[in-house]
Amino acid sequence: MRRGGIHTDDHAGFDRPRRRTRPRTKDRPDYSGADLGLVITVDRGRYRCLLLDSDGAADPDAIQVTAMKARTLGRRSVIVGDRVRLVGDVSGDEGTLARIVEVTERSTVLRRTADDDDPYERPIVANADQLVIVTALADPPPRTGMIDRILVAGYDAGLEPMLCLTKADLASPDELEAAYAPLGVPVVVTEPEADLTRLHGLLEGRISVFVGHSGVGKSTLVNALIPGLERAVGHVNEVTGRGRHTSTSAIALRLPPGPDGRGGWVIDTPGVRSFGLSHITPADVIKAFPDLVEFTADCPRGCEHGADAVDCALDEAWRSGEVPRARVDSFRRMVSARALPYD
Ligand SMILES: Nc1nc2c(ncn2[C@@H]2O[C@H](COP(=O)(O)OP(=O)(O)OP(=O)(O)O)[C@@H](O)[C@H]2O)c(=O)[nH]1
Ligand SMILES: [Zn+2]
Repeated sequence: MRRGGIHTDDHAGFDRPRRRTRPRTKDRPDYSGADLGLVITVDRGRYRCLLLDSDGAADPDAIQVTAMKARTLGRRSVIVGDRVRLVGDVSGDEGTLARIVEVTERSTVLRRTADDDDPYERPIVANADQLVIVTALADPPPRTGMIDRILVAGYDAGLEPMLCLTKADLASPDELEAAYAPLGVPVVVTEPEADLTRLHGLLEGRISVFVGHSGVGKSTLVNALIPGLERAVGHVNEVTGRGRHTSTSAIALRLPPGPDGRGGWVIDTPGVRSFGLSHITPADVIKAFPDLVEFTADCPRGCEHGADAVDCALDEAWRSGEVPRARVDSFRRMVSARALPYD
C-alpha cells in the first residue's frame, strides 16, 4: 500500500467508526469461496453445471455437476448461462447432487413474456452477448413480425442481434436482407452443405443465444457448427408447416475454436411460437438506436415515437436529412412490433 506523507490524509478514513446500515447476520453467509459453476441446461428442477476455474474460465475438460436450488434462493430463477456458487458434493460423480446457493450478477438477461396477456416476465438466458435470430426462408415461411419481436427483446436485453436465414435452397433471401439492412443487423444465409466459416467467425469469442420458430433448422445449424453434437433434428409437419418441438430446454454448447484458436458458446433454445413483449416500452427500444435518441429530446412529453405519433421529432429528423428515413421507419417498425398481437 502507498504510504501517506505528512500532508496527505490517506489514512483519514481508517479509524473513523464505520456506520453499518445493515448488520451482518448469520443468514447472509459469504459464499465467495464456494465453487463457481456455469449453468448449461435445466431439466425439471435439476441444473447441469460446468465447474469453472478460479478466474471464471471453463476448461474444455471441466467437471459437470448436477445441482438443485438451495431453499435460501426462494423463488429466484436460475437459468441457462447463469454463473452460480455451488456447495455440497461437487465431485460430479453419478448420483451426486450439489446445491446452488448464489446466482452471481447477470450482465444481460434475455426475457420474454409467455404472451401479451401474461405480463409475467420469463427470463430465458443469462449473460449472453449476441442474439442469433434463426429464420427459414421457406417451410415454415418467414414472419417478419416474429423476427421484429425477437429483435426488440434482444435490443431490450442489450444483446447484439444477428439474422441467420436458413433453407436458401428453397427461397431467395433478397427481400428479407433488404428489409433488415437499415437496422445494421448482420445477415448470414445458409442452406444444406453451406460453408459456415463466416458464421463461425461471428460467433467466436462470444456467448450467442439462438432463437427461432420451431422447424426453422436451428438444430441442423448447431449440429453443423459443433461436429459430433448430433442434436435431434425434427421434421416439419406436412399439414401445418409447423415443426415439432424436438428440443425441450435451452442448452449451452461449446463452440470449437476456429482458425485463430478462439471458441465461444452457443446457447440453443427450444423453438418458440410466440414472443411476448408486454414488459418492454418504446423507451427500452430507442436505447438500441443511439443515432436516433438525441432527436427525441425535442419530442412532446410522453411521445412514443410511433408512425402515428403527433409532432414526433423523428419526423423532422428524416425530413431535414439528418438521418435516413429508412432508419426511422425501421425503428418505428420495432416499436409497433411490440404492440402486434402475437402469433
Ligand atoms: N431444405 C432445407 N431443409 C432444412 C435446412 N435446414 C434444416 N432443414 C430441415 O428442416 C427440418 C427442421 O430442422 P431442425 O434443425 O430440427 O429445426 P429446429 O429449428 O431445430 O426445430 P425445433 O427443434 O423444433 O426447434 C428438418 O427436416 C431439417 O432437415 C435447409 O437449409 N434446407
Ligand atoms: Zn417522438
